[in-house]
Amino acid sequence: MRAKALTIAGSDSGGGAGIQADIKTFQELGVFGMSAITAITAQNTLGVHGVYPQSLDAIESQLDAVLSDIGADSVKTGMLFSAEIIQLVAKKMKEYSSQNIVVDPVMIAKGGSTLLQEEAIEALISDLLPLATVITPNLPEAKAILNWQDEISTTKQMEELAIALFELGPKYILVKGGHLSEGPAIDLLYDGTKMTTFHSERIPTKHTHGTGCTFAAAIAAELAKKKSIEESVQVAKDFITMAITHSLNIGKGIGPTDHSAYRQYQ
Ligand SMILES: Nc1ncnc2c1ncn2[C@@H]1O[C@H](COP(=O)(O)OP(=O)(O)OP(=O)(O)O)[C@@H](O)[C@H]1O
Ligand SMILES: Cc1ncc(COP(=O)(O)O)c(N)n1
Repeated sequence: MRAKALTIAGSDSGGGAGIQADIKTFQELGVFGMSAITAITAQNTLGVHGVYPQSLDAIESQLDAVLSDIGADSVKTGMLFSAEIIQLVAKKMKEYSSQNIVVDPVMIAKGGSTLLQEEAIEALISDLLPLATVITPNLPEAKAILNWQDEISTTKQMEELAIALFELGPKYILVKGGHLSEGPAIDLLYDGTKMTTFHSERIPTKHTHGTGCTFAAAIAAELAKKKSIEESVQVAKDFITMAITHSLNIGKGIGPTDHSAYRQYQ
């Protein structure tokens, strides 16, 4: 039977991040993709021009429709915007005993717009992180969750972040090093005892819109196919590296990655 994955995230009208990135990634990896839209954003390569959160009723109704009938082998969360939406999503994950939950704690878009209200971080920590199979923070998100102020510039410091995040309840922590200022693009997976490192060359491009969404969606796709967490992260790393290598210079600002590159060029 075809594996099925659900994304609970914001819509990016520009097509590079959010729900659109997730569905394209699911499709490329051979997984049936479904969505529950938490917010509509008016967005392009120049930035976020409007944010329109959906009502709790609209979000609940989408989740009930999908989960009561079709079901999902994995669930990926992205832009959740408010504490109320986080609480609703956590309640529904419990109600439907959802498995393989990938939480990408999206907070701020590359252009600086708020995708998660600051006061919602507490709800993320108390309600959603304990349900997560894996969380995929970038360095600013990891620091915001832990309320750490220090500059992170080494893999040793990334390990410290992973160990502290593990205490909040997720089964696995994946700290992404895309925001380190130089050196290879290193991500660290921590399972409570072992650190596994995933490396790639740092690709010199500004067109990285939606990299975090795409990476987390690829992990969710592979988990839906019953791959182990290590295998899933390795496929996701190869997928995002190919997508960034062939990223698209479209629009006037930060372009998206090419979700079809992994299939076309590997
Ligand atoms: N220039 C790059 N070259 C190669 N890999 C990169 C580059 N930038 C990011 N990555 C990789 O892309 C993945 C996503 O990481 P990143 O830190 O960019 O996520 P993010 O900041 O959450 O993304 P987003 O900006 O979409 O929210 C990670 O595997 C990271 O190592
Ligand atoms: C709806 C939505 N979700 C997530 C992101 C983060 O992606 P990025 O940091 O690359 O802008 C985004 N811009 N829009």
